[in-house]
Amino acid sequence: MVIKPKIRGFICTNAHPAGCEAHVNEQIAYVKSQTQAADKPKNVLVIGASTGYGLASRITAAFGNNAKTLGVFFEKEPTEKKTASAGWYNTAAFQKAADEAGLWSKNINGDAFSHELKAKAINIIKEELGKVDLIIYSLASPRRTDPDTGEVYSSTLKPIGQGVTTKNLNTTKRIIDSVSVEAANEAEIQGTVDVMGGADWELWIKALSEADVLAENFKTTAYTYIGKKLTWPIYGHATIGRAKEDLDRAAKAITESTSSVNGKAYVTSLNAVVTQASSAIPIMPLYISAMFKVMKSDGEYQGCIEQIQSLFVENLYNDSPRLDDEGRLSQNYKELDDSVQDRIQHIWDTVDTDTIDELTDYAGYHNEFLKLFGFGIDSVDYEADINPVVEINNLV
Ligand SMILES: NC(=O)c1ccc[n+]([C@@H]2O[C@H](COP(=O)([O-])OP(=O)(O)OC[C@H]3O[C@@H](n4cnc5c(N)ncnc54)[C@H](O)[C@@H]3O)[C@@H](O)[C@H]2O)c1
Repeated sequence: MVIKPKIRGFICTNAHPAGCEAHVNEQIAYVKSQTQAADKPKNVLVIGASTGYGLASRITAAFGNNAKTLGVFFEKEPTEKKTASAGWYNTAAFQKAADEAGLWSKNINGDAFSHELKAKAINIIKEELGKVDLIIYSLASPRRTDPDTGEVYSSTLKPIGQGVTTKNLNTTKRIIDSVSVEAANEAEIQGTVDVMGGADWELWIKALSEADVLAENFKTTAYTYIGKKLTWPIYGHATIGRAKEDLDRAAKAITESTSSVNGKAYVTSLNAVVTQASSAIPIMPLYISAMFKVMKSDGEYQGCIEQIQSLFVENLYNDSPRLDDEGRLSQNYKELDDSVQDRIQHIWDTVDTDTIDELTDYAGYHNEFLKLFGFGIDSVDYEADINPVVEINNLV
């Protein structure tokens, strides 16, 4: 089949296997070209390993540090008529490259929030790895089924307190308009905390601890976005921000509960990047397009793989990690610099539909968006007939 992007609103409903493979190989090549820390992870569990920051973490652990990686994700398989989701093809490509490099790697596709999937992962760790010394928690999901009660929690992207009307880059119409989002009610706030907060991260660590598969001095990190004034109304001070505060609580609780093996849990604050998760957040296309313009012109912008490569070297495996005021590992300090934020604010205040391309890097945003699904990559022939059915080796 010839595969062209099918974009519906902020999502692309198909993916290109060869494009996803090229995107993964690009990230592998980047990591291999970098200098790594002397201290390295050996056996790594990546929860949310197929796209975005989780995939970048898995690539960094495996191809930068020669670690064995067990990847957990929730992706759609291909059929003869329908492509798989991008994360499926990404994982197939990751595994192919790992096989070629002789790196141990296994994959589990299913609901990471369930007890069953945790038990499956633990069995593999026990049988084949012994213990894990790094656990990356990088899930982004709109829903979570409570594994004990069966209750389904939903997360929302809404402000807290009062509704917000804000400037917006409408990616469907390619215009600047405004978007209004009503304030969340208490149930919606709690639902978002239940999905995107620290509860499931704690359940994972508890299950791993009870199975005695946490190595002495293991580390674990979950990812957050700490923005400033521009993104506060719909992120930092909104439902998702409340959920992220719960990660800070969970990190402390995990560190305390695993003190017998000297475990250490961190929240890491990362750059705003184009991923399937962030493109669903109303203000992000405009914020990221303006931020790209500023940070790329300074030569300072880092995407997923650059952020995670630096996280390993500068923070996770460094004797003097860079911590923010709340004790989080800080990777997006350049984006948060006041002078950078002021320049983004200026673009935000002045841009209109006619000046989108002049004042922002929306073209760059859109290219990154297409790339998430394996489109818009120079080396790929998008006119070629390609089989959508690709298997993931070592899928257990
Ligand atoms: N994108 C950003 O700008 C940004 C910035 C800072 C922090 N973060 C944080 O990084 C983390 C990862 O976000 P991302 O943007 O890389 O997201 P993403 O959408 O690219 O990746 C989400 C991952 O979670 C997996 N997943 C979702 N539901 C699952 C389930 N039920 N079971 C198993 N796997 C499941 C997906 O398969 C995928 O591997 C999130 O905590 C997010 O808040 C993102």
